[in-house]
Amino acid sequence: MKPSIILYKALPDDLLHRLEAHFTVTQVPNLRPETVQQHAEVFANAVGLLGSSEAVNEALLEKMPKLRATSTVSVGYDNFDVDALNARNILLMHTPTVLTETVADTVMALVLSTARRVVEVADRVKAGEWKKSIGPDWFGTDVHHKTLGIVGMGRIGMALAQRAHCGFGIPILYNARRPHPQAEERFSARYCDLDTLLQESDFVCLILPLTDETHHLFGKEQFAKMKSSAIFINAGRGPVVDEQALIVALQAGEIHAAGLDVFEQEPLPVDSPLLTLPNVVALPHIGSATHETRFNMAACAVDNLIDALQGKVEKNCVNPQVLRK
Ligand SMILES: NC(=O)C1=CN([C@@H]2O[C@H](COP(=O)(O)OP(=O)(O)OC[C@H]3O[C@@H](n4cnc5c(N)ncnc54)[C@H](OP(=O)(O)O)[C@@H]3O)[C@@H](O)[C@H]2O)C=CC1
Ligand SMILES: O=CC(=O)O
Repeated sequence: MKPSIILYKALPDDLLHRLEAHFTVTQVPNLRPETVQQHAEVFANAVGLLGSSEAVNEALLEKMPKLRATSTVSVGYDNFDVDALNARNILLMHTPTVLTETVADTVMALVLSTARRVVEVADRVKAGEWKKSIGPDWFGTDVHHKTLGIVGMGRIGMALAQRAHCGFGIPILYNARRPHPQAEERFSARYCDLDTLLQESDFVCLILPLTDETHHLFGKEQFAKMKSSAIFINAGRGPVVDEQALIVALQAGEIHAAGLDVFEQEPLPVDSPLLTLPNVVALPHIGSATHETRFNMAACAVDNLIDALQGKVEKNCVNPQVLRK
């Protein structure tokens, strides 16, 4: 009999068949307690779990005593209680690299659309307001040769630096936990502390994971240190930013505009003040959302789960140390 796994995300047929060649697959809509209760026996016997955007925590793991590997269709893994997985020797696989370039494209789109007010003026054209040659009230600000501060110089930060520096002649400042010599060699990027980055950047781009250290890393104090002409971009995770403080900074004109792909609560509530601000471009967490990249992520997650359950964790594993225990 094939080992049993649980799938909590729809997959293209060919990827589903790839899984079914190895496992008995049970598909569920989510990992909520009522779903787990409804499929209690399958959860109790599953050795693998694949999906995205659902909490995988101690309460769930208690219902899955045979679980050996989890595979998320994402690079971020803040939905997972990694300590609880480690304590139970359960592998966590994720999908770095396959989405890097696409997410960097999205961040660049946010930079361009906020600076040049693309969404706002396009809406004005659609509303029939373009009745004569436009004046300064429709103008934006330049992107090329402005200073870009990147907070989080990992895979996506590097791909953003490449676009900005090589494509737009933009000087790069960056902050991370440690300097990245490659960014300095390839893009003349300058490592600086967060305060210096905030004070000197025309664009401040966050591409950080959500961790205990990064939660609300950006709040009132950080926005106050930015230039009043600065544009703030967040494409990492919503809770890295105190959203209420961001709203106040935008309303008070402490910063010029914001481009946001992620929010403290997703989907963004329809009554969020962010949606009333013309200088905010709000996207529905589309960083990696192209047909090609979402397929490649799903394929990577499928292969990751197959590999992990065969004990192969040369790449894409968050906690390979559990195999050595
Ligand atoms: N909007 C979207 O759709 C998407 C969002 N994401 C988000 O982007 C994040 C980054 O992805 P990726 O670039 O692949 O990840 P990486 O792990 O390659 O990069 C993370 C970067 O964040 C830095 N970092 C982590 N903690 C801190 C901290 N406390 N202070 C300063 N810097 C810190 C790391 O520093 P160091 O280099 O020093 O270790 C590293 O440079 C993901 O975790 C995910 O949350 C990812 C994909 C799509
Ligand atoms: O937010 C998306 C991810 O892959 O992480």
